[in-house]
Amino acid sequence: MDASHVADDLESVILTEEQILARVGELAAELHERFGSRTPVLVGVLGGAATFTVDLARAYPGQVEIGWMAAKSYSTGNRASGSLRLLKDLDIDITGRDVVIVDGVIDTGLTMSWLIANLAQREPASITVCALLRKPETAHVEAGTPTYVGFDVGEGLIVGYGLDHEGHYRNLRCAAVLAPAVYAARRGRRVAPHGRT
Ligand SMILES: O=P(O)(O)OC[C@H]1O[C@H](OP(=O)(O)OP(=O)(O)O)[C@H](O)[C@@H]1O
Ligand code: HPA
Repeated sequence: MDASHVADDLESVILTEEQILARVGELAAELHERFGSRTPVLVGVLGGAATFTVDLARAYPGQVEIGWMAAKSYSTGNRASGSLRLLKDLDIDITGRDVVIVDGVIDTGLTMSWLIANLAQREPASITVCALLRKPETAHVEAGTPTYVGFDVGEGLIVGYGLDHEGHYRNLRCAAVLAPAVYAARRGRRVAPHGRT
C-alpha cells in the first residue's frame, strides 16, 4: 500500500521502499560474507518480520532455509521478567546449524533476548541477529551475539514494511512513524484512524 492512503495517520515517513530494499540487499551480502558456502537458517519472527525475512532471503546471494517463530509478551505484570509465550515454534531442526534470527525491530530487546536464549538450547552451531530497525533502548539484547542492523531509528511507534499498530499498516511499503494522536485516539477508542471505522 502506498503511504498516501493513510497519510493523515503518519507523523513522517522515515524510510522509503527504495531505501529499505537497498539496505536489505546490503544486509544479505554482509550475511553471505559471514556464512560463505554454508546454508544458514533464517528464522523470521512473525508477524513483524514477515516482509523483511522474505525480501532478505530473496536478496541473499546463496542458499538459505526459512523458518518461522511467533512469541508474545505476557501482560505488563510479567513483562519485567523478560519472559514470552511461544505462539508458534520453528519446524526446522537447528542442531548444528547457523541460525539467523530475523526481526523487523528491536525495541526493548526483550523479544530478541528471549528468542536467543530459547534457540541456544537447541545447540545450533551459531546464532546471529539481523534486525531491520533498532530503537535506542535495547539494553536486553544478549551481548556477544553478532548483530546486523539495517537502521538505527529514534523513539516513536514505527509502522509499515511489516510492522503494525494493532494489526494495521503492515502492508505499507515504506516505514513511518505513526502520529501519536492516532494511537492515543485508538487507546481511548475515541477516533478511528484514517480510512477505517
Ligand atoms: O524489542 P521488543 O520490545 O521486544 O519489541 C520487538 C518485537 O515487537 C514486535 O512484535 P509484536 O510482539 O508487536 O508482534 P507482531 O510482530 O505480531 O506485531 C516486533 O515485531 C518485534 O518482534
Ligand atoms: N512498531 C511496531 N511494533 C513494535 C515497535 C514499533 O515501533 N516496537 C515494538 N514493537
